[in-house]
Amino acid sequence: MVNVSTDTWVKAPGADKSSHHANAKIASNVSEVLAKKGIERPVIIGVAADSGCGKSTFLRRVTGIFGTEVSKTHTPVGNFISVICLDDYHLHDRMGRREARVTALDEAANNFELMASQIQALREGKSIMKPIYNHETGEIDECELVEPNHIIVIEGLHPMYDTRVKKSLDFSVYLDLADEVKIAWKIQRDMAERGHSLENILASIESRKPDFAQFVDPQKRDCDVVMEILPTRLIPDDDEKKVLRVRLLQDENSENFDPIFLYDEGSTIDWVPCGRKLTCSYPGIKFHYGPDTYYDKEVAVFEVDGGFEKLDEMVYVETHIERAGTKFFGEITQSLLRNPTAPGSKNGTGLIQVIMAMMMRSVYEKVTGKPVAVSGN
Ligand SMILES: Nc1ncnc2c1ncn2[C@@H]1O[C@H](COP(=O)(O)OP(=O)(O)OP(=O)(O)O)[C@@H](O)[C@H]1O
Ligand SMILES: O=C(CO)[C@H](O)[C@H](O)COP(=O)(O)O
Repeated sequence: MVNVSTDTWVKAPGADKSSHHANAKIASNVSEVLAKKGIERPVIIGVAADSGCGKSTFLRRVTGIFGTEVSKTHTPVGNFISVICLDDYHLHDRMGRREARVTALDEAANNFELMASQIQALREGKSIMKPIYNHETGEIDECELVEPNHIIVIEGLHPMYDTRVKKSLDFSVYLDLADEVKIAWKIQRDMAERGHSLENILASIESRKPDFAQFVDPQKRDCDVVMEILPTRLIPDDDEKKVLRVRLLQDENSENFDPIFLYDEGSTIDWVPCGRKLTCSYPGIKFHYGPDTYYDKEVAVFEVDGGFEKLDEMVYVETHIERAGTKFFGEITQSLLRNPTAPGSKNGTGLIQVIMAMMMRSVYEKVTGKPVAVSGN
């Protein structure tokens, strides 16, 4: 990335925590980018999940919906949205973690002070020089320049773990996969694309479980929305884990967004639209909407079990989804039709991902008071 900024720099708080992070900096002035791009203040969104749970896939859909050409740099930057991976704040390189006998999920393996100071700086409109964790080499590379943007997503294992970082967030999302689905997706990716053996994949999932339970999973209790991805209930004893039941749990008392609903807000609705208006083949598709509690919180649940046969017919379902923040009739369907082969496009994962992207847009509009122009690629 070319440094075109005229920022002056100070060492970032937390940079002394690791020799790898010694060059991490924060600009002492507000970036010129703000005025150039007309940014009111960056809106910060956290997306948390374990490794291999579909964060990158989801965020590719989100950046597409914001219609922005995204750079192929380590930190993807579009004209409207940038996506920071919090793995960049790992304290140790891969070898160092092995020596210290910690997993990347452990609090002790991450530089939360640096993360908090840099995310807060971006929120204030300042540029940062941020470390890079290189997943190919397992090493920590030279810092890169990250400038403020309209929306900055921070994704990874811990966006809501540290209270200082959490306070910087305007909207928080947790992707919660049932173990069976997590294993199926991991196997598909790590065997097919990364050449790992089945044994190694299962051993890695098993060895991460205690730290996952202690440091990552609890974040879901206090998020604006949680997307649960579970095995279907439409097929008894389904082994393949290809048909999914996807639940969107929406905090009823969240400050920056209003939950979507099906037909009638506050009612409990089970809906099987298969028939004249929606083509279905086995096992079909079933929707549910209604109130529930989630860790003592009131939530509105929107659930999709099964898949769509013909994506363009989704528009019929869309007409019954209320308060999704769409800009025109059929926007959700059109967005899915733009990427028909992306993972999840024909089931609840894709549909709910698009809904969450629209929520992000609504949060941005609410926080800044500025409408986002309709676009998308
Ligand atoms: N909705 C979906 N339906 C089916 N498969 C999916 C879906 N989303 C993601 N996957 C698959 O799961 C695997 C992991 O997805 P992805 O790389 O997006 O996860 P990640 O959380 O970004 O992982 P990491 O943190 O390890 O980089 C990929 O093989 C992807 O194709
Ligand atoms: O949980 C993870 C989040 O992506 C990774 O395992 C962690 O970042 C370490 O990466 P690597 O295995 O490439 O050293």
